[in-house]
Amino acid sequence: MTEDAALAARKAAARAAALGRRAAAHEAAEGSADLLGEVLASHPGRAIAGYMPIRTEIDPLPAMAQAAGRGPVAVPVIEAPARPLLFRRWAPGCAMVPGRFGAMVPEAGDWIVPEVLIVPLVAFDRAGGRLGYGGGFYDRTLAVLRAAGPVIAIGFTYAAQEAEALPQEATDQPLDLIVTEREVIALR
Ligand SMILES: Nc1nc2c(c(=O)[nH]1)N(C=O)[C@@H](CNc1ccc(C(=O)N[C@@H](CCC(=O)O)C(=O)O)cc1)CN2
Ligand SMILES: Nc1ncnc2c1ncn2[C@@H]1O[C@H](COP(=O)(O)OP(=O)(O)OP(=O)(O)O)[C@@H](O)[C@H]1O
Repeated sequence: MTEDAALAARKAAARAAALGRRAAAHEAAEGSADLLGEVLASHPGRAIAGYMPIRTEIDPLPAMAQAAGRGPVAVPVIEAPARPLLFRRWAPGCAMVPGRFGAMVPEAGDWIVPEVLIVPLVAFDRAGGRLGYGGGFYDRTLAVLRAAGPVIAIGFTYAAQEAEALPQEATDQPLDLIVTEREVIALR
């Protein structure tokens, strides 16, 4: 097996294990966006990217709704595979349509360049390492945004999704902050 294939296999194994723990936490309704709401309130007026939860992801919508009362909030839109995400303005109750890969996207609205991103994930570690669904969308998006200016990437996750030390590659973009239903973990 090549080194790349070995790394991909280790990522796949870490993903599968974390998805099992995430499903259990979701099933037990362990989620709360209270701490996320507090963190977002400390960045008033900044353009925020949230996400529309899919499958067993922890639900950030209560914190996004609060933030939408203070400033712009947007959600990701996939333009094409292997391309950075775009972000379209979102507000509670706005018209949504199904996007690629299952998440809902706003039917209309302005395109926003976010400064604070709530990043969905499958697994995280305490060094800021992150695994998503494997599309590389957030890695590409954070690379572009960070090259243009300061951004804060907040991983929002059930505490149960923590992993020991995730396999990472050069293109993996680290998280600045991790927020769970239990704690805020500052990284950089
Ligand atoms: N709520 C939410 N919205 C999001 C993301 C996310 O992770 N969560 N994304 C974050 O990027 C983008 C969607 N990306 C996704 C990429 C792949 C799969 C997916 O189902 N992948 C398959 C495997 C695909 C393959 O390898 O052929 C799978 O997991 O079974 C889902 C979402 C944009 N919006
Ligand atoms: N900036 C980039 N430029 C080119 N390829 C990239 C970049 N970022 C990630 N990739 C590639 O995308 C693929 C998927 O990356 P990875 O497995 O890290 O996705 P992920 O972080 O789990 O997914 P997502 O960010 O969509 O939630 C990998 O082959 C990776 O090398």
